[in-house]
Amino acid sequence: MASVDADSAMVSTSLIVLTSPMAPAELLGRGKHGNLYKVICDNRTVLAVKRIEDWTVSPYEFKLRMQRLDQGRHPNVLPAIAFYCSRKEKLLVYEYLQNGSLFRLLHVTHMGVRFEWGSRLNIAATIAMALAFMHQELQEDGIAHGNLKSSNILLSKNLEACISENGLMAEKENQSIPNNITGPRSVTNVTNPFKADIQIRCDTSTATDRKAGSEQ
Ligand SMILES: Nc1ncnc2c1ncn2[C@@H]1O[C@H](COP(=O)(O)OP(=O)(O)OP(=O)(O)O)[C@@H](O)[C@H]1O
Repeated sequence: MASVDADSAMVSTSLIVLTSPMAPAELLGRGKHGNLYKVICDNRTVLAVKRIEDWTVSPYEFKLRMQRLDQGRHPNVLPAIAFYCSRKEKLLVYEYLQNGSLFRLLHVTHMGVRFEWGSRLNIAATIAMALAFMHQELQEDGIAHGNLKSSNILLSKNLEACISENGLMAEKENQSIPNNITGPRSVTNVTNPFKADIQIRCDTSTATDRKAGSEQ
């Protein structure tokens, strides 16, 4: 993973391009950890760049965490390609995956094409295995995903499910899950960050989905 560390003046050309005001950027969303932009570099490389907000971790700790995350790779976990870190700014760069997310599959109709239950179960099994692997790899560091939800499960070029934004939640946030989480089946007062990953909001159980399931 390439890094640009403002303090030690390590420089990566691609990130200079990326952070320059000349690179066209489209706002994709305002998420829990900051804004996500689609950035096109050199008219061909398409990237997703997270501009992290409100994470008071030091640049040194941030860099350590990114390096640690980079060591525990799994084919169904989207790795960061690069990161930039200074006292004022933290950026994370991912490949832009153009096939959308599990959220879209579940909630946006695709010209009447149904999202079959077999495919849903395949995705659930893939994500469970990837998550179990990541938990094992990063257990000693206490790094969990911490924000697993259907918009953070993307579809790769081969339409394989891929967990994105792994490990972006600060430990403090990880350790206590508020009681007011929306959606069914949330576990409250979680003290273990790894348990927090398992309390995925079950947005697969919408009324429409239940109806579709009962038809099979
Ligand atoms: N690497 C990526 N490639 C393509 N689309 C992405 C990528 N990462 C995220 N997205 C999509 O971009 C949109 C905005 O993402 P963002 O992370 O800002 O929102 P979020 O997932 O709702 O919030 P958060 O994860 O910060 O709580 C979502 O629809 C998400 O599925």
